[in-house]
Amino acid sequence: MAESVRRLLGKPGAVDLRPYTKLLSAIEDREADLRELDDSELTEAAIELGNAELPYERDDLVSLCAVGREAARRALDERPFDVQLLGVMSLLDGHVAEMATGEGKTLAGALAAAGFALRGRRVHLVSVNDYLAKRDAEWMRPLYDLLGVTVGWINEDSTPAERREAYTCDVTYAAVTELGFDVLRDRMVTDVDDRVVPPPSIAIVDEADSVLVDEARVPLVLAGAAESQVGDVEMADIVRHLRPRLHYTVDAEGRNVQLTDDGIDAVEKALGGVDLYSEDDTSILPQVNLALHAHALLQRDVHYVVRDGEVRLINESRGRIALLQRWPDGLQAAVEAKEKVEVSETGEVLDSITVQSLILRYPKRAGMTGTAMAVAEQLREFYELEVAVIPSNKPNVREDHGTRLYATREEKEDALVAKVAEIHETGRPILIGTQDVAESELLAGRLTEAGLECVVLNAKNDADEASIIAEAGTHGAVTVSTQMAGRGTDIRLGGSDMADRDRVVEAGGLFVVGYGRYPSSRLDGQLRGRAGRQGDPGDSLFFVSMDDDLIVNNAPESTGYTTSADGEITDEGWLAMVDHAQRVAEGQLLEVHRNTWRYNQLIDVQRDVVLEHREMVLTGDQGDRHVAADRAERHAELVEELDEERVARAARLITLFHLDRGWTDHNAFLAELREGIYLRYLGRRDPLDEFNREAVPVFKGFLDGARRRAAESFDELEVVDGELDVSTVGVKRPSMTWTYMVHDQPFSSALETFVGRLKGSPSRS
Ligand SMILES: Nc1ncnc2c1ncn2[C@@H]1O[C@H](COP(=O)(O)OP(=O)(O)OP(=O)(O)O)[C@@H](O)[C@H]1O
Repeated sequence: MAESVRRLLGKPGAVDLRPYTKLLSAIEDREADLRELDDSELTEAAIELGNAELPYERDDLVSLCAVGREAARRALDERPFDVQLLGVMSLLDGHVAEMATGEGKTLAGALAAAGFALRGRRVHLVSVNDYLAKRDAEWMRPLYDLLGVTVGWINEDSTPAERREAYTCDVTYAAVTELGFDVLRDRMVTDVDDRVVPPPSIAIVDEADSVLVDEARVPLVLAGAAESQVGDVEMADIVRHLRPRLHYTVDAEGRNVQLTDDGIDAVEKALGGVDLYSEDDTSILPQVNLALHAHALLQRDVHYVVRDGEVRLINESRGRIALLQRWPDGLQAAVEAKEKVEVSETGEVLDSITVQSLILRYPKRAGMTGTAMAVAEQLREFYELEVAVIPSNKPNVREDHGTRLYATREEKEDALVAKVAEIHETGRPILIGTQDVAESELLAGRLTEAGLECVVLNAKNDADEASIIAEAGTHGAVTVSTQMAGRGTDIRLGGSDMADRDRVVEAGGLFVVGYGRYPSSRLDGQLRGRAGRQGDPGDSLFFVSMDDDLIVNNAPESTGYTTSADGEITDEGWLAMVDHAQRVAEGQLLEVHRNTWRYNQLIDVQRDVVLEHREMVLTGDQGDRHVAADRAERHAELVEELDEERVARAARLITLFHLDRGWTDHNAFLAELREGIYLRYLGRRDPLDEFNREAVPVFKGFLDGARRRAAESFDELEVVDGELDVSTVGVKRPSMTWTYMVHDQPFSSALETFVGRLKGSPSRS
């Protein structure tokens, strides 16, 4: 079998591509005829495809791909490759299309979106950030126009009117955060016309593994003005003076911190002789723990950076600043106090939604990414999505070398610097991937000492990202980056204008070096994928040392190896141990995902009950009917005095208020319950069972309670100047709301956190 045919058949374990590949020649046969059509006839041909239901029958699918290909050729001057059409067909069938870097996912996604839209479905193209949402929508607009499909986009600063308009388009591009925040805000409206998001239909998720797996557990939060939480500056000062080991100990994995007896004494003394374990005041101990956690476990330039007087989290999976993200439960305030910056407002959580729940709202989902197979299991388990591995347009000729393992970090660094110097001699551009900001800076220092000029790209200088990446493929360039360079960055050989391309290709293309393997093989793959774009030459090589975090945390018993003179370990068994450590780390992340999902499922069930009820109140007369039944006399009096419409409106506002208020309180209760559940862990019971056991009965009375409180408020309602003023009975919407993402469980799985907290609580023996 010819290699090209074999490549088109697909990978075992993934979606069978044969039904799609069979259509490719029929699609090509249509090309000549379609070229004869003028633009309006082409648009007509596209619109005619809308005269049937989804899914596309074989002939219609051929027509769609052929018309789409011709439209792209005319509108964008890019004729979609066969492999891109395989991507389109997989997306239309609701799969995750795995397409390598630079293979043209943007175009494939747009053609699939148009395919859905022509059949009357509203499509949300879920982008990773605002920049890409706008860029991709505008880039693809001429294509959509020619296909008779409308397109819009949403950014963080879009007004409600702009959002509403963008959502009325057939295809809407928006970052996952914006979609989520709009859904959250819509849940709080008191007037149906204030809603902006239409009912969900189709989601096509870009960078699907990152959004659906890495960020799935990150809840988006809508908060409302309430009292602000004071970050404890005094507590931060006290823990700042504690000495590691003497006053507190941190476990080997850097996940838990524990005060020693000396530490307990020091803190109690510094606080003026309080008893941390006093039954009378139980608020001090949690504050000490938070401050200590912020002090000892969260490091500047690893977990966060301080910029413009603000603490900004670094997104673990992307290595860039995580806009809008915060730590939960006062930890954010504790870090702000530690860094002596202004403590931001915490407010009251009105509601939240995880990325996973958000995406699962869509009856049909699809996605595209460069690395999906490695998370195929999770995509199936959590989203019922299968992966379609789309072959690359041109064969990948990048050489991925075996990992080089060293005994110590110094030896690893020496070897890495020597290798970089050797490659640099040949003029090949080099990209070095590091794990965090601090590491990138340290390594850049070492390279400079060795006389190797380099440019650093990390969360601190992300504003220069585009220009740094644009030149990373220049002859002789050395670029040190965090995971930021791992995705969506197109490194062109020969620099941004590709002027020097031939010389760089001849030298061997981009050489990618990993300063340590990442906690997941996908992240390794993304870094590697920066080289070998569209059939370019390139190499990748990772360096690992036995004292890398990945090894220390996940293969702790690693001793007894032998090394060569420069500290290298070449034994196959030890090299296999590196892969094993990575698999352990991946397994832990999966556990975190599963745990968070299990907790959220119960909360989602309860939320759905509230939302269903809320919908009836908002759009119907449920609220009015209930108060009319519960307070018949007062209701009749008010209708007599005013009119039915005004009374019904007041009843609606009051009922919505009590439903929302109740849900906010219930949320707080659930958060506290989840926090406190670790105590039950002591009793060797399953924390999730315990959580359910307590959360379910409390919720039982939820709707009745809200109804009762609404009736009570209605009873006290007064007529002021001939109007019903609901504020007289305390009905107030939050004076302001804001949104953010919670950096949930920054260190470990839910279970580990419980145990961690347990261990982390100072205890006297
Ligand atoms: N059929 C085509 N013909 C010619 N050029 C194309 C075609 N499809 C895409 N391209 C070009 O390939 C480049 C990469 O496209 P795109 O950014 O969509 O890739 P990607 O798959 O999203 O890559 P990444 O994984 O880096 O995000 C773009 O410059 C685009 O214009």
